[in-house]
Amino acid sequence: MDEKNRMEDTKYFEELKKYDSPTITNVIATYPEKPEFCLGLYDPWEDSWYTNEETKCMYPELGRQIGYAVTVTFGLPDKENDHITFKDLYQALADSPKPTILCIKQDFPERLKKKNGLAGGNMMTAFKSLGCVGVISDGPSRDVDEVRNLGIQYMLTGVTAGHGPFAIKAINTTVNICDMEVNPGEIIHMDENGAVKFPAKYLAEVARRSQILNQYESRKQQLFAVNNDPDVMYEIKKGTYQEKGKWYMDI
Ligand SMILES: O=C([O-])CC(=O)C(=O)O
Ligand SMILES: [Mg+2]
Repeated sequence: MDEKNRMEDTKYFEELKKYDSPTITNVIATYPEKPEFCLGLYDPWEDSWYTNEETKCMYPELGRQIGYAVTVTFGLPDKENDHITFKDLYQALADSPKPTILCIKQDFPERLKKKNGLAGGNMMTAFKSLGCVGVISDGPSRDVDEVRNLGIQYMLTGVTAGHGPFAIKAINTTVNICDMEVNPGEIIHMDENGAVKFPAKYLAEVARRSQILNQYESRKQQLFAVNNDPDVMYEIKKGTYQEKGKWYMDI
């Protein structure tokens, strides 16, 4: 990606941080019957494009983060076959457009995965130095107190204090993180509601449509806040509410 495109993307990242991840999901796929704002990129129920309830945002106060996905898979060591090192992971982060969101797949037997405090203050400091603004994983990690001060987001299924030996199994392959299937280079937007992904080529459209939807929902909530007649409320919900002949909900 050339410098000009990267600058453009960064502009959209700042814009998309104005909106929460439910707004982004609404624009990506949740309302296919609303083409005014919804791109309809996925089947909202059946495709794997946002995280389920299993992964939780550790630092809601940090707000929204957005970046390019880099993926890594960890598993149990197998000395004969393991050849990928942390240097390869650092290099992948260094080579990716920035900022990055590192998606960590934990490919362990379930019993061990539940007690795998995989990443911590050392790893997260190194990742941050390489341009990473968030880590999302389908398992636990640790050092949440240390990492809090770094200003880098952690999305995890939980927290555990220890771990046993592990090894890197793959870098930049497609991974499934709590029902969000991520390809390297895709955009990930995340906050305390969860994470959602989409292909980078849609950045401008997602930003444009998020603004439309945000205005639409703000207006809808203003009207709901001052109306309590069920008939009127139903008109507001449908987007057919009229005031002085003007269709406020029509976008
Ligand atoms: O043992 C590890 O490498 C995980 C950890 O605590 C850290 O990164 O600080
Ligand atoms: Mg540590």
